[in-house]
Amino acid sequence: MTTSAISLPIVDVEPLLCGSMRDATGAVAAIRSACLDKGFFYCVGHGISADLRRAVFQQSEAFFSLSEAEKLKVDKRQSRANRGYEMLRGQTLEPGTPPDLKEGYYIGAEVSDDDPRAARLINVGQNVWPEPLPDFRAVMERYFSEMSALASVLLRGLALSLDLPGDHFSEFECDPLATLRLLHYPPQPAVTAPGEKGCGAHTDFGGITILMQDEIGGLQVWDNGSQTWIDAPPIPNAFIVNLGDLMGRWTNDQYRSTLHRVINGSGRERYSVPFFFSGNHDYRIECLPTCRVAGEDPKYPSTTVDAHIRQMYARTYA
Ligand SMILES: O=C(O)CCC(=O)C(=O)O
Ligand SMILES: [Fe+2]
Repeated sequence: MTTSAISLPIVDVEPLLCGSMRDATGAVAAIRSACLDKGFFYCVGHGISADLRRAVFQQSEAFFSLSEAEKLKVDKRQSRANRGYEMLRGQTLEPGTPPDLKEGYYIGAEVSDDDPRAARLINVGQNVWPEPLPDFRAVMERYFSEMSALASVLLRGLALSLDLPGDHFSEFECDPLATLRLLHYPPQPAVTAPGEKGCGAHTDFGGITILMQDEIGGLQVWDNGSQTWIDAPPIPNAFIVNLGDLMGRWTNDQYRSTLHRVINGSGRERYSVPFFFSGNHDYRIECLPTCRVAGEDPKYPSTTVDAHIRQMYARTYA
């Protein structure tokens, strides 16, 4: 059973933007309340232009409309850094179910494949770009850079919401692992394999995710209270922000990375663009001092960003 009224909070982050004259107390409190609940909220007041958002969708649709042969020229299996095209059913996010009914495209920070970091760290290296689309690279690079800046704004809000200094995550943000992922979901077939979904139920792996979805809908978020899936329908001009597993580890699960999934039952094509901000590869993730009451043990052993992300990739690309 699902409910379709908008049941995730809407947070105006404009007071947290650099140069804003508004008091951020309300925004920080709203972030805290959303994160104590499902760790999912709509984000408005983000300052990312509608033109840029539209251009990203246009380029994404143009890419996925290319022939299979053309898309396979930038097959991510040829990349050492997991960049480029991922075929339909290339990932299984929900164990025990059929592979996801989505195809994707991965973009990250540009680092030479000869850089020593590329050999040592997961998903570090060169991007690949589709030759037939002359504007694709510039649009994606611009969007990647604006998403990185927005992630930084959100991390400041998150730090303040945890009674930490606003710059608490600055070392985490340094030379970060961040992934822009273009997704295309064909309509779910009328007769479908049992358990087949656009995107199987999962929590995100990193720190925070900033999701742009088109007008089709299909994203659902697990509500532990009612033990049901609730719809997270698109709201014009709003991103969906959700917390990844690292936030749960940092906060001893006070802040949640909540299960979500996509079922495209619309009969139409669906496009979405998540941006995953996972932070510095070598950053050590352990329970924050402000998130543990006296005598309480950390629920998770200490790990690094790189080790955690590696483990999650191994699990979903088995
Ligand atoms: O397409 C969506 O709306 C969500 C995608 C997602 O959850 C993911 O890629 O982790
Ligand atoms: Fe996700």
